[in-house]
Amino acid sequence: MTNLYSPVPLHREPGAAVPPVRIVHLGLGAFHRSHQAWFTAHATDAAEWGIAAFTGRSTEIAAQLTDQDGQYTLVVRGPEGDSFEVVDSVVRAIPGTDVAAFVELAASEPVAILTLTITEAGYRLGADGRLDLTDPDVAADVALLRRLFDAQAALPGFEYPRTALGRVLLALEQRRRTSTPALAIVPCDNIPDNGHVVREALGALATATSSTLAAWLDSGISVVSTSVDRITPRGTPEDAQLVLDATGVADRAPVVTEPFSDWVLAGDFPSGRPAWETAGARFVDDIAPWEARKLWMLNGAHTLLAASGPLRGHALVSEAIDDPVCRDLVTALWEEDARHLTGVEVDDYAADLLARFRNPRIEHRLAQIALDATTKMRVRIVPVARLERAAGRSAAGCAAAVAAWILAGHDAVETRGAAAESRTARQVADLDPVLGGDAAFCARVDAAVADLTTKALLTESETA
Ligand SMILES: NC(=O)c1ccc[n+]([C@@H]2O[C@H](COP(=O)([O-])OP(=O)(O)OC[C@H]3O[C@@H](n4cnc5c(N)ncnc54)[C@H](O)[C@@H]3O)[C@@H](O)[C@H]2O)c1
Ligand SMILES: O=P(O)(O)OC[C@@H](O)[C@@H](O)[C@H](O)[C@H](O)CO
Repeated sequence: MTNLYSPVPLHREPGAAVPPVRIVHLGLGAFHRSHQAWFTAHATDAAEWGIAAFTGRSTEIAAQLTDQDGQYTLVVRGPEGDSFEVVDSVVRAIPGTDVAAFVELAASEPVAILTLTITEAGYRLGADGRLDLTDPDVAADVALLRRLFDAQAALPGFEYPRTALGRVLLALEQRRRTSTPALAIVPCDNIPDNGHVVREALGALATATSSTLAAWLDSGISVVSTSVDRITPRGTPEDAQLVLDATGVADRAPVVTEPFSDWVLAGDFPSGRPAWETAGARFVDDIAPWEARKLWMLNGAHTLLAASGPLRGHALVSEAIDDPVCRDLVTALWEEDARHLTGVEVDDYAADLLARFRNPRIEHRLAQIALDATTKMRVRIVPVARLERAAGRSAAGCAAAVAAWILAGHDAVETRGAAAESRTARQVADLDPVLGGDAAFCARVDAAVADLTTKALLTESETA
């Protein structure tokens, strides 16, 4: 219904019960609001679980949501049309720069869960998947936290940690000092083995700063592994007008997402959790097959499309997947992925993925997905290529993905892999030394580079 003359402001009803803050979130972006906040709002015990969500640094989204009592409209965009719902599980929205508020809330006794969507880069991991202690911001945090912890200073002090995990460690030290019950930390970024990786990274940071805190982590936290899924592109300036036109509600911070959603979790929640399973989440003993299927097939295909799509003149996922050249690259990759996925269904998953990628009403920009491509290739394509080669097969699908990555200009061949022989071998070694030393695989990549170059040139002549 259109109501341009008297838009309805988005507020909670006066006197309405507001769920108590029992979850703190770091990384208040679009995905948190389409996924974890949505699952929490849809759980049968939603009334008991409010979220205090912190941005990384931005003050704008925190101010917009605060004006709306934390509420926002989720636009669920199917191929045929949109549906609209107001999500009300976020009860406080706070700028990440307010580290004092973060420590106070994250260390408070009612808070049982800390969720994170800080992007892959936000964890500051090195190429080996461990915390990069040589990263200047991590090193600065180590120095600061050591000073604060050594002096048993009041937390937080005048200076704040720069990194997300530095801030988390500050809150954990406060929980330790106040003997607050154990906290479940739930990373929700697309990182393989995210629970284990985050537990190791926090352990490394604690070891570098306070042996007492490092020892306490064993009993003070549980880190849960997750596989998270809901395609949520960056919002556009038109979204607010769309919501106003369709619902009559003046919402400055709506989020657009796809109908599909999935959340698989493995690990303990020592101080309780929402009944997320009543909203469709799945709790499993072994996250590995679920995570591999999602990261290799969905995110691997996205990484491949982000490299190959622009070569063929495409800007969106939906355009690229409708191009037979790009689609064949994706299906060849999926065939190789499928051979190494056991314990999870693959054929229906692939068919659903194709339909999700083809949703023409979701404007998922390849440029948004293309960031940090080298790191993503290492965890989404390289493991399958290695498994295929170890099984004596060509890994042609993975080789074509590597070729697209090379043609998209992501390699750093001048600075790495100098020992390898040919230019292609050096480029592949830049991605993975084992594959770089595999002459047959590199020959496959060479052939795929030639093939894709021809097809890219074809696109140029077609569009000239
Ligand atoms: N958008 C999706 O479809 C989707 C789906 C699955 C998983 N994810 C994961 O969620 C992440 C965020 O996606 P999004 O769509 O919300 O992106 P976004 O750009 O909307 O938000 C990113 C959020 O992360 C915060 N952030 C970034 N770097 C940080 C840092 N160093 N410390 C603290 N906070 C930091 C930002 O401030 C912002 O709040 C992705 O990187 C991905 O790992 C996203
Ligand atoms: O930056 P990435 O590659 O980890 O993620 C970009 C998209 O592929 C990703 O956000 C997907 O939309 C998401 O993982 C779907 O659940």
